[in-house]
Amino acid sequence: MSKKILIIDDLHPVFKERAIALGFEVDDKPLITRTETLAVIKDYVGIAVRTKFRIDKELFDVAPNLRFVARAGAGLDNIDDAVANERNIKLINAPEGNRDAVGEHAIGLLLSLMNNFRNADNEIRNGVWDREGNRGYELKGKTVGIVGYGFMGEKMARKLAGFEVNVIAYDKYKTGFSNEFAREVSMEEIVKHSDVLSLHIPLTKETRQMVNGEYFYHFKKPIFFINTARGEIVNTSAVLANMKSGKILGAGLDVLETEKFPALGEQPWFDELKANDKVILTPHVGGWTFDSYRKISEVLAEKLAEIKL
Ligand SMILES: O=C(O)C(=O)COP(=O)(O)O
Repeated sequence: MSKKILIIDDLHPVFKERAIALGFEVDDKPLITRTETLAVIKDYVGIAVRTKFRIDKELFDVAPNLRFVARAGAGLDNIDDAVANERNIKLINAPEGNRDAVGEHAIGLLLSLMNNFRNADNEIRNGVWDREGNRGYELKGKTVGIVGYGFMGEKMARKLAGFEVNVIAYDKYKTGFSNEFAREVSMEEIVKHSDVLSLHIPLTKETRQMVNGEYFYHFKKPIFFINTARGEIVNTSAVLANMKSGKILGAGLDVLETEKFPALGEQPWFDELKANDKVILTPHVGGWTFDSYRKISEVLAEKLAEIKL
C-alpha cells in the first residue's frame, strides 16, 4: 500500500519535510475543499488537519485506506473520535506545540483585564486622561482557579508561578497532580476561593454549554473569567448577566460560542459583548503564534514517526 498523506490545512512545511523523510508521499493542499477531499481521500493512509472542516463519518466512509488523522493543534472536537476508534483509525495531535502560546495568551488577557488596557488605551486615543477610572488590580496574592489540568492547564499554572499567586486546579478526570505550581482541589474549592477562573477543558458532549448561569452561581467571590479553550463550552448570555450583577469583573475571551464571527444581528449577545469595556475579545489566536506554527508541526512529525502502519 502506498503511504500517502493529504494535508488539508495550513501546516508549517517542516511537517511535510519530516513526513517525506519517514517515507511518506505527501500532498500539501491547504486550499482543498471538503468536496474535493471526499473525492480523493480513498488514496490516502493519513490526513493532516487543523480545523477547516469536520473529519466525520461521511469522510471516514469514503476513506477505506485511512489509518490516521494527524491534528496539527490540540483540540480534537472537529474529529469524530468514536467512528475513528471503531475503524481503528489512529488520532494524533500536538498540544505540546501550542501550550506555551495558549498559556501566555491567557495570562495576557488576564493582565489586560486587571489593568484596563483596552479601555485606557481607547480613552487616550479619544482625548481622555482618566487615572482613577483605570485603576487596576494586582495578580499577586490572588487565587487563580484552573479548570482542566491537561497540557494547557498545567502550562498555565507553570507560567503563573512568577506572579506570586495561589494556583488551584480541578480536573474531573485526573487526580494526584498537585505539584509546586498548582494545588489539586475539588470544584467546590474552585468556586469558593477563586478570584480568577481560567478554562482549559476540551469541547465534548459533556462540556458543551457547561459553563452557564448555574455554574457561575456557585462562585463566592467576584471573578475575572478567561476562556482560551472553546467558545461552545460557555453560555455567553450567562457571562453577560453575571457581568451585570458584578459577579464577573471582566471576561477575556479568545473563543466565541459561535466559533466563527457571528453574522450581523445573528447573536444578540455579540453586540453586548462588543459594547462592554470589561470584555476583551481575540479571534481564536491563543494557540496560533509564529512560534507555535512551527512547533506544532515538529511535534506532529515526531508522533507520526511512532505510528506503525
Ligand atoms: O489547537 C487547538 O486546539 C486550537 O484551538 C487551534 O485551532 P486551529 O488549529 O488554529 O484552528
